[in-house]
Amino acid sequence: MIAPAVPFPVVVFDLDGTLLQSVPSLTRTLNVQFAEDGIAPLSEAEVGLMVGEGVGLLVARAYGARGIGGGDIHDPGHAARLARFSARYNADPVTDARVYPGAVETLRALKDQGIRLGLCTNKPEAPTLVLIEATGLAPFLDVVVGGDTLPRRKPDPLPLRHVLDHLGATPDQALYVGDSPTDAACAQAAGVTLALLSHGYSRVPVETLGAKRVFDSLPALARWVTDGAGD
Ligand SMILES: O=C(O)COP(=O)(O)O
Ligand SMILES: [Mg+2]
Repeated sequence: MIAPAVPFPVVVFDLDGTLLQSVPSLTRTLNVQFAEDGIAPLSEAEVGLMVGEGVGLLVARAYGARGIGGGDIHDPGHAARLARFSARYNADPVTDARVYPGAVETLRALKDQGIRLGLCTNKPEAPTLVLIEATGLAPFLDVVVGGDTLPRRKPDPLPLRHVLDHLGATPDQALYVGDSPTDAACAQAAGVTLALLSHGYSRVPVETLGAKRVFDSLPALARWVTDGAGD
């Protein structure tokens, strides 16, 4: 059932940079592999600019920043580098990963209004499921789609449309909450209203991405939605 009295009966969240501070764990995992390869480590600031379009591009860009593989997922050595990264990250995505302040309370506040919640991330499904359990987000999420759940990922509208279909919602009934140009393009292609968090990992200023609203914290977003999502 769709709750009729709230402006957005369905709210769908991105994960990395929106609900979850994942760059510390991604950076640590990359740098362990870089040390094995004799490559100088990357900073969290550098890795933050590489997140949001899936793990394949993250690994390609990370090596590309050190002159290996040209940032290209079609480079002959890429598949092996990605497999090593995924094996290590998927074995422990949780250490050093933290939710942003108020994340659990935000999901609870929206649920308490009868709003149904979804997750639409480009992070692969396996570590996503581990992370949402470990951080206490899982009980609030009615549907979860990862970057490898479906044949196409964001910015393609398919994963967001899949979430809405699963919840029985039309695009105009939903709000998508993200942090990056990938999220903005996905929401626009799906015809879904967009809100952005400025605390995440966008390569461009979030104010330029066409969101209905930009928030600096999850509690601010929650207040806006539960107060009626006015202008
Ligand atoms: O790029 C990723 O792997 C994850 O990014 P997202 O959760 O922001 O979609
Ligand atoms: Mg993100």
